[in-house]
Amino acid sequence: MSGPAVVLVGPPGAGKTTVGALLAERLGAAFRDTDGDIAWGAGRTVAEIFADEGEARFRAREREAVRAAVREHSGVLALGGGAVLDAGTRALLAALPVVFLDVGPAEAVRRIGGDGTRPLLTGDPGPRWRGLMERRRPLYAEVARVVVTTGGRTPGEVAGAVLEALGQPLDG
Ligand SMILES: Nc1ncnc2c1ncn2[C@@H]1O[C@H](COP(=O)(O)OP(=O)(O)O)[C@@H](O)[C@H]1O
Ligand SMILES: O=C(O)C1=C[C@@H](OP(=O)(O)O)[C@@H](O)[C@H](O)C1
Ligand SMILES: [Mg+2]
Repeated sequence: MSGPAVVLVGPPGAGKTTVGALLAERLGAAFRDTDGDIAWGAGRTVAEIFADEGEARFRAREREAVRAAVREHSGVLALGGGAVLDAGTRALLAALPVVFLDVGPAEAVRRIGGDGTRPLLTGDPGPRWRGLMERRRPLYAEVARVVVTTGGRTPGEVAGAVLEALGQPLDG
């Protein structure tokens, strides 16, 4: 198997899960999301895994989930926002058609602000989101072939932009 047709990376609220499902529908391909795989495998939500086992164990589960999905899945794959923190995962992504879905802090927080499902963004999501993004932006840029901005675009428009952008080289 040659790996996923598209891999979506980016911060929480970029729309990886939402746009990934839409993209898969448009391509007539299957959709897989590593957060969904991890929750299914553990029989618990991502928030419960963070609470019960801590972030380090979640990251270990995530590392394995990415490896399994890259090995097994040929459709559209959405990763969790922190998957790129792992150097081995970044190396694995180097050979794949990875798209960085970008979003600004105000819009990301508007999208996910009231959503309690992301344990790293509970409390005051704005500063927390900006802190995550400051560390991760270079990592998203490192693994991605193309960057697609999502601000002011509907999920359907973003899916269209991803398909268009995949035909073009990453230039920044
Ligand atoms: N382009 C968009 N415009 C407006 N809202 C969006 C867009 N993409 C996603 N959303 C909404 O933002 C929230 C987070 O989307 P999600 O797909 O879970 O992001 P991610 O998986 O990147 O964290 C959801 O409520 C989703 O409906
Ligand atoms: O950014 C992160 O570290 C995380 C992002 C979440 O996925 P989304 O990016 O799909 O929200 C999920 O994996 C977990 O809450 C940790
Ligand atoms: Mg998601």
